[in-house]
Amino acid sequence: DVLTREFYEDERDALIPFRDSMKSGLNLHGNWTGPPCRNNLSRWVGIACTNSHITRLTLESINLTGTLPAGFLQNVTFLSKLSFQNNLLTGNLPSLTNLMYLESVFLSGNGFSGPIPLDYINLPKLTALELQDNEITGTIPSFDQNSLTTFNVSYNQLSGPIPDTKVLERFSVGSYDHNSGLCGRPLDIQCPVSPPPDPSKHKKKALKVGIVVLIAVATAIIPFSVILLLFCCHKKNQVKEAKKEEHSNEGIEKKAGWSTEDPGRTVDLEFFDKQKPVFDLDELLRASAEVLGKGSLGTTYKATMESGAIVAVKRFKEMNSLSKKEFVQQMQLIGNLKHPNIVEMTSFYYSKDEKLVIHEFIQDGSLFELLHESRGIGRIPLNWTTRVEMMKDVAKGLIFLHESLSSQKVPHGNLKSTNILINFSGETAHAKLTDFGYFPLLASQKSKLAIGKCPEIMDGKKPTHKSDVYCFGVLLLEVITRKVPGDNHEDLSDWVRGVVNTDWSMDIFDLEILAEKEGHEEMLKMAKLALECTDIVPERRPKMTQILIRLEEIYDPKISIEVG
Ligand SMILES: Nc1ncnc2c1ncn2[C@@H]1O[C@H](COP(=O)(O)OP(=O)(O)OP(=O)(O)O)[C@@H](O)[C@H]1O
Repeated sequence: DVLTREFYEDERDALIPFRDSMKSGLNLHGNWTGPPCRNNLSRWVGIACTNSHITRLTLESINLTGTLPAGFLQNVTFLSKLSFQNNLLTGNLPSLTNLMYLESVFLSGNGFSGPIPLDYINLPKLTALELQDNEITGTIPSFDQNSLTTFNVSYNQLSGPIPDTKVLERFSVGSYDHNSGLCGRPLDIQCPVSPPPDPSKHKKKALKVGIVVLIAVATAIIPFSVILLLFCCHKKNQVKEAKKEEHSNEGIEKKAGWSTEDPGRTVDLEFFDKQKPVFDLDELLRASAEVLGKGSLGTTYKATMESGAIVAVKRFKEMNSLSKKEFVQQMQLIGNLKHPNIVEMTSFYYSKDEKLVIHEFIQDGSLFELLHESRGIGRIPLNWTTRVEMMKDVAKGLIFLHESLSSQKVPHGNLKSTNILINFSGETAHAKLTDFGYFPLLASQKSKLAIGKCPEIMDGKKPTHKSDVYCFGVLLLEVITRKVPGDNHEDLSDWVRGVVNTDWSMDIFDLEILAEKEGHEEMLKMAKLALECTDIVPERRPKMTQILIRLEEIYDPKISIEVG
């Protein structure tokens, strides 16, 4: 009817300037076509609908780059969740006026600058606001929505007193620390006794405080390490530069500059294979670094050393309260796991402010990149055989983690396509798992970082073998449909179930594999297996060993060759 049509058109039209002005790892332009919502299902990636209205917009960790078009959300009236976390967005934070149903706003891990818009304090239903790890300046507005239970503005450049509203008092130091000039409770920084009335004087005072802090910091550390000083002053800039460099694809080389606060170099990298350390900490510090991507746990860099050796360095964020013992124990457990389908951890580094993990560098990128990026000319098509073989490798890696004694039966806990890395030798692709076993580190310091997205984990439970199986099912779906799972993995499996229940057809499969003459029967079997893995009841999901047998039954290259 006319009314519904108008609503949907308003919402769609509001998002078109956004679609057309942003760059990302996803092909938004190709995907966001037609109506965004139909029968409560969304055909647009990153969008969820209720009653034919857009209610969630979630585009996380997809290298979304650009400045948000002004007022682009104004007509998305029924929005309840907005998440652009862990992207490369710059410019001002979006205006959120009129969004009366908005509950969660996750914009952390970008390069947003400018102040927090005042309209945020008028969002009547706001329960979660996460703005940490940006370049936001100005003061914190006086939030007083009682509904607010999650709030984080740490790692920005905010200044001035933290307003002492009942609501903002609820949050601890972690919500506010690592800002250039914030003061007041709960931070351990007292505000000047009477705030100066004249804004220009205020500026001078802030400057003075800044200079004092700078001198104090500089005097304390100059004798120790020039690298640390550079790191303190330029950390943000480096990340920003690296982000820019990554996306302009020019001049990506720069010094790594990880901080090591060990003046006498008494601590060095811990190597697993002590027989053949190929570089030392000094060499790693001198390496040039290129950002490979930002994840929920930190940023990963490709580091090229003067010797020409290349490694992948993962630099953890928000782990400052983690003790050396906990970190070292877990790294030793993970790092000693060796298997052809596991990315090898070569060494790690711990200091109070810096935690690094160094892995072998896997040159052909992640499964995510192979499936969803470098589309068009230059995209390597992934044929059916390659896809099944890669999933068998993933299953073998998981079986090793779940079953072998040496692994002490570690659940992966963070299984997704960016954590599956691929090496091609000729036509054959080998898949390896990475980024597993970090959950205990997060749990021990009650980190709010969420990894793993199966339903139990989203409910706050620990990852298990069964939650890995769920994620494996989502991966199977991703591989056969070449669609990106949404913010909530259920979205994709619900969607596939929807297709199965109504008009079971080949529609769901990626055209690239459908175009192959053989294998359609196998694709259907694979979809069925994926549905079993994503069963909502964990006990009903198959074990990884059974899954591998099923995959081998579904596709045996020798038999296929004979038949073909
Ligand atoms: N050893 C490696 N060799 C090559 N590329 C890697 C390596 N490790 C990670 N990457 C790539 O670096 C990028 C960022 O990885 P990172 O682990 O920081 O984030 P993520 O996997 O997106 O999220 P999460 O932190 O939740 O695991 C990913 O695209 C990943 O494929």
